[in-house]
Amino acid sequence: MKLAVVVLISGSGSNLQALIDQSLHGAIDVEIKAVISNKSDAYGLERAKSAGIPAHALSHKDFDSRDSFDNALQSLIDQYNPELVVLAGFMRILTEDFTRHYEGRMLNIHPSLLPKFKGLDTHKRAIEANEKEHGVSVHFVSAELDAGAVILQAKTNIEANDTPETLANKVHALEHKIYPLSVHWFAQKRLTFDNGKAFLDNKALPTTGITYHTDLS
Ligand SMILES: Nc1nc2c(c(=O)[nH]1)N[C@@H](CN(C=O)c1ccc(C(=O)N[C@@H](CCC(=O)O)C(=O)O)cc1)CN2
Ligand SMILES: NCC(=O)N[C@@H]1O[C@H](COP(=O)([O-])[O-])[C@@H](O)[C@H]1O
Repeated sequence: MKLAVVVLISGSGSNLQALIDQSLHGAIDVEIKAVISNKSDAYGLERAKSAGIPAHALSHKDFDSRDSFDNALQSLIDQYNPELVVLAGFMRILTEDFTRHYEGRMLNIHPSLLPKFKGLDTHKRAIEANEKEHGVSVHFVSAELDAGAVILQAKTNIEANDTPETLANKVHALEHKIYPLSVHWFAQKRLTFDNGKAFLDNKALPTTGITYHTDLS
């Protein structure tokens, strides 16, 4: 039985495309039931339509509060009755009530080696901080921003000639590997959540998750 997933986006949707491709090829046991974007011009909506997946634009600008937007978003998501909600470049901070509703069944991918560089503009900040390495983290979503239990991380070196754009490209390549893997582990019931902690095969994960290497199954 494939895991029913709803994916939230705000932009290009390359992570969404990685999930679509790997689910269509049977590499991950998921069925993407719907894609929802808070930006009506998100290219990821076109990716969903091309894959025959219901695509919805729900603009936060049409609501007078974060709570009212989140309530509408939750109602739309729950029409599809997902087992997992996947944030894939979704650029809105979610309310505590919303994150509690999906606690333990909502993932996010963040372009930094958490707990470093929470928030926005992570590639630029890592370069400006003269970091030698950077990367990406997949984590369960909690009310506190970018502070949920980390599942998987992948790293890349920052070279002297790297720009935020070149670094983003390197990180994207890592994202497209570790996000589908994380979702697949959840679909297999290998990845679980309990009382704020992440577990793989019933073993608690370290606070920075597992470092991704190609030999991970
Ligand atoms: N309660 C939570 N909400 C969200 C989380 C989370 O962990 N807890 N993860 C984020 C994703 N994210 C980083 O990975 C992130 C997204 C958006 C922002 C942000 O500052 N958004 C601004 C608007 C920015 C914009 O529109 O460009 C805002 O919401 O006011 C920070 C981090 C998803 N939500
Ligand atoms: N704070 C959240 C955040 O910055 N997420 C980042 O947005 C990009 C979305 O790319 P995509 O639309 O091509 O998947 C990804 O790099 C993801 O890590």
